[in-house]
Amino acid sequence: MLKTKKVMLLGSGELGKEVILEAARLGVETVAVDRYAHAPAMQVAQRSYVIDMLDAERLRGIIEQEQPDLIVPEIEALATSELVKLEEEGYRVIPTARAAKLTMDREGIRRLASEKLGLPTAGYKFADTYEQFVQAVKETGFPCVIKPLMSSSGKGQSVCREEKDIERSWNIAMEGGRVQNGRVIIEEFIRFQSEITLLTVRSVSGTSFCAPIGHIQESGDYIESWQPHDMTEQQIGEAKHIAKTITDELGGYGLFGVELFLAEDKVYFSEVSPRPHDTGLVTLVTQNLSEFAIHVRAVLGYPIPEIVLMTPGASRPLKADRELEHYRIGGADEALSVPNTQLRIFGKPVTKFGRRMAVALSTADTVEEARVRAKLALDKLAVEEA
Ligand SMILES: Nc1ncnc2c1ncn2[C@@H]1O[C@H](COP(=O)(O)OP(=O)(O)OP(=O)(O)O)[C@@H](O)[C@H]1O
Ligand SMILES: NCC(=O)N[C@@H]1O[C@H](COP(=O)([O-])[O-])[C@@H](O)[C@H]1O
Ligand SMILES: [Mg+2]
Repeated sequence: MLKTKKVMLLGSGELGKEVILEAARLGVETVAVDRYAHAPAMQVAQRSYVIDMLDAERLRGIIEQEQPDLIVPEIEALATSELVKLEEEGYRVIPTARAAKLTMDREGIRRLASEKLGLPTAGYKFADTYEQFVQAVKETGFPCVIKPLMSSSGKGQSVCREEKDIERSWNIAMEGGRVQNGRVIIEEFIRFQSEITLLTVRSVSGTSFCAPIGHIQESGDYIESWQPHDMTEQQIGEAKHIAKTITDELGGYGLFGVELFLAEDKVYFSEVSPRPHDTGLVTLVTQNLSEFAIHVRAVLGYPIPEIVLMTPGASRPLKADRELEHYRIGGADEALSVPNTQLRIFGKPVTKFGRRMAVALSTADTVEEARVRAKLALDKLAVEEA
């Protein structure tokens, strides 16, 4: 029988599904965990568990039962204080339990980046009550961006453009946060020219970077990404400096998605995921090693001598426009007739409004052409009632 490492993935969405597939390719034993049954990564893992991952006792329970060699967070909403304790007891958390804890809430990572490391960020304030919130919005000025402290993919996020939006923004944040503790961040609105994800990896081979990924977001969630993104030497230098500084501080082995805003005068740090990034799905078709393969290699302690961008590429996620218990993804045959195009259909058990269900991935000789192809493919796809 093969003696191998056991990886436990905490969060089992579309990103985790690719992580599990890469781990399986290297003969690793895989266990997937999430808050709901039949999650994408569970469909390809060897075993799975459905638990409330914010419940410290339940989380510890399955970790002690399974004794994984590596605990790999896939979402931010976890009982991260318990992960810190488990790490002290000898478990390995990727990249580190502190990184998982700091990036779980926007306050931890923002204060670290801005106040400790001196990285350029949008101005920000925090509020716990509606009164504090109104005051903070007025001090920040319009427009400003409101987000719950713990949320992702734009959930609970809104742009507050004028006085009459204030109450609406507060209500959106209260409904969209993963934990209802009421605290929100109020951010200065940055008028950036473009935004990128700089995938950064820390491994036994040191720190390396993927080619920058440009993306467009709508309501805080990504609707298109492409690689490479055109940047000046100066911007690349600033971006790498920010990415190296924040990932060195977080430490450990693994891939990080460093989100940056490119404005006329400078590059701003926005946030960082200590794990593969949704906009990085494009690397499934562009690089010699996808962001998922890189993450798995790094966390297993294997070398990553070279990351090569093989071709320009683009990605377009398919989002559901309504809630369905029984659905199918229509149009795959037509989408796949677009040249150099692939699909990933995630297999989520049900749809919800705005939920990402699949992604179209295209390559071409130029980024422009790849973006056209991915759009063509996406336009053929539809979430249909089954
Ligand atoms: N201060 C800001 N100024 C201008 N735009 C912003 C600002 N903050 C966020 N945005 C826009 O909203 C998007 C989502 O914000 P952010 O990354 O903080 O949310 P998120 O919910 O953590 O998303 P994800 O989990 O997908 O990374 C950003 O990529 C950017 O397009
Ligand atoms: N921006 C973070 C991100 O893209 N995370 C990805 O979305 C899943 C949750 O999707 P769901 O809300 O549809 O269950 C997560 O499990 C992860 O794969
Ligand atoms: Mg983000």
